[in-house]
Amino acid sequence: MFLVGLTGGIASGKSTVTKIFQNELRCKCIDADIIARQVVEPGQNAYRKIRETFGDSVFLQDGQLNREMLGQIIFHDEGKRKLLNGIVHPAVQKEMLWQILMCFIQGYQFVILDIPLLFETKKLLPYVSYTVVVYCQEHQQLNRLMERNSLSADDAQARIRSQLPLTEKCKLATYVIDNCGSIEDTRNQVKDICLKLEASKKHLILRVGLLTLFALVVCGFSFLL
Ligand SMILES: Nc1ncnc2c1ncn2[C@@H]1O[C@H](COP(=O)(O)OP(=O)(O)OP(=O)(O)O)[C@@H](O)[C@H]1O
Repeated sequence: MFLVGLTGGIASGKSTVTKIFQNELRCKCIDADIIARQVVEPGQNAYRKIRETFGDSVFLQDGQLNREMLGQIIFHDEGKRKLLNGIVHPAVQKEMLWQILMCFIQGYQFVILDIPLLFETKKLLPYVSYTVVVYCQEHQQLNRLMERNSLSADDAQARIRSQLPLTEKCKLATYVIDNCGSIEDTRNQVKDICLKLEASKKHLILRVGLLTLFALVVCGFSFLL
């Protein structure tokens, strides 16, 4: 099995692309955002640490995390953003590794990891064989973000600027999906990339490596007996 890192900028279209990979092309996808929401549910370790670090004011009366308020705090304060990332990222990575292991056991050829900050944190970069960046122009990103999250231009800009510029991410990518046009345009690009991934033989490297290791262990045992 090999891993594919899918990334982009905020509201550049990662979820839209992931849905095409997952629902239409039946590829296995793991979404870091969904895991990030699960690890801050009441009762989880990260939830407790956020309450200890940021206080009760970032929680709603029903005990759920007040994402809007926390978002306002961290997108304007780099120190606090780092604090929050230091709590949430390790929990997300642990859960992600567990899900990847399950996919490996189930025999998938490849798994797509939707990781918004793949190039910023670099933690999972050494483990992905290919990277896919979902790109759109900055004015489209701004408009889509303002519309989807009902944000002012200033707030949307602050969120976009907190990430590495999309043009920089494109330079680092194996494949770039240009999401400036219609969803149909994007769908066709996703299909092309899916065919390329299916044609890749990278999954064989790990399989051959594991088989060799297994053969060596068996030979070693027979030698000892
Ligand atoms: N090609 C497109 N044309 C028009 N609207 C689009 C297109 N692609 C995505 N959108 C819209 O832009 C918004 C952002 O898209 P999406 O949620 O897929 O981005 P994202 O990168 O996953 O966002 P986030 O970083 O916040 O998770 C959504 O409202 C989506 O419907």
